[in-house]
Amino acid sequence: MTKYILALDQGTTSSRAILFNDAGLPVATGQQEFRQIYPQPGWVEHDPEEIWQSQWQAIQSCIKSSGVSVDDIAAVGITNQRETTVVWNRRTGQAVYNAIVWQCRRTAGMCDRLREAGHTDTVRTKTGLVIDAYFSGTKVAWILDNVPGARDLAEKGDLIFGTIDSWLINKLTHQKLHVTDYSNASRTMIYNIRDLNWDDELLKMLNIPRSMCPTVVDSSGVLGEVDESWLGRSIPIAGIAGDQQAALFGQGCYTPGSAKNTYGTGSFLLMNTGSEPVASERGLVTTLAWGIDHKVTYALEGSIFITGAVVQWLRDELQLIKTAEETESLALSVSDTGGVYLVPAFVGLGAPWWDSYARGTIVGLTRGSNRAHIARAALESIAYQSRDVLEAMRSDSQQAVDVLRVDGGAINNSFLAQFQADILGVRVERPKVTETTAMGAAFLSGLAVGVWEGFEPLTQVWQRDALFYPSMTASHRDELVAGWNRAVGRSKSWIEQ
Ligand SMILES: Nc1ncnc2c1ncn2[C@@H]1O[C@H](COP(=O)(O)OP(=O)(O)O)[C@@H](O)[C@H]1O
Ligand SMILES: O=P(O)(O)OC[C@H](O)CO
Repeated sequence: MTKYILALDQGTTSSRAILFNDAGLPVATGQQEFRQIYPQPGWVEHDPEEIWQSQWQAIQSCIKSSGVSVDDIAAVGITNQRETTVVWNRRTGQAVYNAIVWQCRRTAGMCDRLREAGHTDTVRTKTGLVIDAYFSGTKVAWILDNVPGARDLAEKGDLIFGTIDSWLINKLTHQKLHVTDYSNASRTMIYNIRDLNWDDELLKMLNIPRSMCPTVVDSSGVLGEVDESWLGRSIPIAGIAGDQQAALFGQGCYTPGSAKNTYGTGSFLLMNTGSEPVASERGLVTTLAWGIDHKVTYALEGSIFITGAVVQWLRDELQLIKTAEETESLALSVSDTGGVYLVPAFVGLGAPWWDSYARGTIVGLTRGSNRAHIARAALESIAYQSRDVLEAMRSDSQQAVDVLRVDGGAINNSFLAQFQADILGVRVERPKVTETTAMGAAFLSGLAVGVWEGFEPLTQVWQRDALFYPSMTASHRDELVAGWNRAVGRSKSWIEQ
């Protein structure tokens, strides 16, 4: 009898539920979007109750459309947008403020002050991260500092914080559990990725009571149960991972040196570095990929804030295109960008530059520049930014990287995939099942309940859709990259501090 795994993929713009069979293939999906809340320029919030409601809707529609009986669901796996932070009351389960989203820049000033106070090296050594508003720690501190009464409640032990995995599990277990996994904990800036513990010095630095922190559990392992009131029977929750680490797992990157890049709103390039953390000298972060049987695997990560979103910008703000797909034929309608470069630093630049004050720019325009050149420059910017990260990764890890596994909505664009291979000088490999994030959560969970025994059967599940070979000459690549570097230089430090 086929056993199924229900993967919950709680993303930045929508909540999804995907049912996988025991061959590791998706059989049904439910999806629900929810509101993006922008209270001020640069601020991004989600309503935590809406996140939960959209996830619950997605679960119900997925199960209904599958025709599968709840009795045949062996386990639930959870994967989530990372860093996004909720603070809620331990007793009532009520959030005290909206979720502060990973993209939100409201704590950039707080981060400047932490850097000025000399905390950079401590944070890097202990957490593997750079001090940035992206990570959860300063978001928790902001809520405690700004929501009336929050600090008192937190100090009494009544308030707890969590990333979205914690929040969903708290809901699914009717507040019985306050947990997260290693991969999510490593994105908070208060978790020590060497000692594998919440770090008192960092908690003090941000003035966050330790009692607010969730218990950290394995990414693969039964940690609790979905309460029977939700689906009519209790189901083990057996896997958790942040979405990018889950995608690394779903892409079969189980060995050191294997890497994947996901092209969604932003892009996240992760490389498995094995059982020891590799420190970055080049603006990447060191992070926990997953923990299984209390043994952790580390990764190097380059987080790029805007990639696929530049295509949305062409569509929604410039109205140069009607659909994202159109960019492919538009880009191919010209032989090059005619010297145009677009740097989509709309919310500053993430890895490897970490410049909150950079802003977007288009350079090299001439009287002959047209929408095809701009569309092509936008797609190329996605590939250049990924190159900046992969170059840093090669240097930090001393790994050659001759193939990059790719996923996410934007890499369905074959012009982009080919240009990516060309500009990296490596093969780019796109899988048949591109739901790698949900797949990773399903695998982690299925491993824990014995649907799969070890990694070997999982490597059989991964199948290639297309392989893109680099075909550009090194001299042409160098010439293009030199132009890109000059364009990035123009966008850096644009906002005056
Ligand atoms: N064919 C395409 N060409 C270029 N960009 C695309 C294409 N299809 C989708 N995108 C971009 O990819 C992103 C959607 O990818 P997805 O993986 O669903 O993102 P997320 O999970 O971050 O919401 C959008 O930003 C969209 O503009
Ligand atoms: O929800 P996504 O797919 O845009 O992923 C967001 C990342 O986890 C942020 O670090």
